Amino acid sequence: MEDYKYLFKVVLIGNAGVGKTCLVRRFTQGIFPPGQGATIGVDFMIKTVEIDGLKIKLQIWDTAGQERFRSITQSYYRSAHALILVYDVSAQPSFDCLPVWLREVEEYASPKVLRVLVGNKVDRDDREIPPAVGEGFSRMNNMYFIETSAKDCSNVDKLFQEIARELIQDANSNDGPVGQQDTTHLDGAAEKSWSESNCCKS
Ligand SMILES: Nc1nc2c(ncn2[C@@H]2O[C@H](COP(=O)(O)OP(=O)(O)OP(=O)(O)O)[C@@H](O)[C@H]2O)c(=O)[nH]1
Repeated sequence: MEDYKYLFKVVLIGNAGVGKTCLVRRFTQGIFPPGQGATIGVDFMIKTVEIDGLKIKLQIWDTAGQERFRSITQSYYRSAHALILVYDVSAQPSFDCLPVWLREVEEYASPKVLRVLVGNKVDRDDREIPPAVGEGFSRMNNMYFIETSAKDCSNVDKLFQEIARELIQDANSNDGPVGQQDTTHLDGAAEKSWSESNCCKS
């Protein structure tokens, strides 16, 4: 039997092309994949991380951003322990769509799900969304916030490790069976940010 203390399900959502697949591949395989197509429906990958000596298995679901897959992808929200809502810091429309995504989260996810806002592609020099704007949105909506680059690796490990850390805390406070814990939305989440730069090790 595989040796791990917790299994958590993490689901990435957000507009097509914001870099969800690249974030997952960077984290799970340590690569920035060259020119691959849009995700069809959903895809998933597993990675085990170690937090304070505990082995945590993350089951990471990468969903298609395209509208036509929405009914398939929504069905994956319900059982998520954490939802990562990704936008592209160089694409204003991907930021403008965040309220629409949040309405879907309200409708289909557990009210206790850990919600994380990610501004991806910070390596680009044509940024349109300043960090403070992303942070402000996350605060208003009681989400964690971090900016990443799947390309140059910034904050990718940190994103998933912080999620694992929060979910462990939450599972411990709920005292549920391994892998089945409900996540509670943490008090004070709005004030928290993981955005200090910290490059992942590949
Ligand atoms: N500069 C830069 N480009 C990125 C980054 N992450 C992804 N990209 C590029 O953005 C494009 C889309 O990336 P994907 O990971 O396929 O985007 P997605 O959100 O999974 O898209 P869908 O599967 O259609 O929902 C690709 O051309 C990537 O090379 C990043 O951090 N920096």
